Amino acid sequence: MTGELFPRERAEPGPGAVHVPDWLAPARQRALVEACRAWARPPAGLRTVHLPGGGTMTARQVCLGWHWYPYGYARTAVDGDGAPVKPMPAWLADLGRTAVRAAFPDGGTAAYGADGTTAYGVGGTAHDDGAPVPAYDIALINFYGADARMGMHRDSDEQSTAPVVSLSLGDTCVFRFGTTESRGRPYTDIELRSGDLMVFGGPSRLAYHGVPKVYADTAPPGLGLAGRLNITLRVSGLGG
Ligand SMILES: O=C(O)CCC(=O)C(=O)O
Ligand SMILES: [Fe+2]
Repeated sequence: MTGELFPRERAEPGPGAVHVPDWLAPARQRALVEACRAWARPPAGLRTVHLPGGGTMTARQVCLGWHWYPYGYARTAVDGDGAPVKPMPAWLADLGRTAVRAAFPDGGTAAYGADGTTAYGVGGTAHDDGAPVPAYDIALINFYGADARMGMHRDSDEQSTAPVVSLSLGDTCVFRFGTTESRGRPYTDIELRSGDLMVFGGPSRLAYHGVPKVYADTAPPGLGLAGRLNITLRVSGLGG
């Protein structure tokens, strides 16, 4: 965002949880929005998610790599049109790895699996410097209109303990980051703006989080997006 009096600071709302403001350059944001538009098209496109309790999620969603449904993963849109899930592009998996490195420049235990044993989780490949890096094989793309929200939840349907990578595009939102213990307080409210990166791994991998508020009409004018898009990258640990 322009006109900022002070640059927004990187923040750590929990151990192993990092907010990196303005991580994506405007051109990269535009390219991601375009990619999301293509992914949203059928087959296996944007859908409304119905919860087992009878409710519906107000953010609509499309998946890449593995299709998430409440509460598991499939290779087809089992709660949508039944079509095969779109593939996870290698460049998007790479962006996930790059994001983890940006969030944890020194590596360290915060970047490692919550169990402290598998660096970045299973499926990683050794990088140039020998550090294992995660193989991101899931993308969830959430679209939020002005009244959409996401309740407090944990990302717990994966077998891997690799960090979750979350990219924000479009309207600003309040991202609520809590503890692994409960949906309630204590929590930290963070403003996520277009281009921001949020990564949570290590002891915070299973922390409760949610989106209580989206601020309408706050997207950067040049982005060409009304509403908010969130791209969440995860490592399934489910194997081929
Ligand atoms: O929209 C966001 O920032 C969070 C999305 C999320 O938590 C999820 O998809 O599991
Ligand atoms: Fe989540």
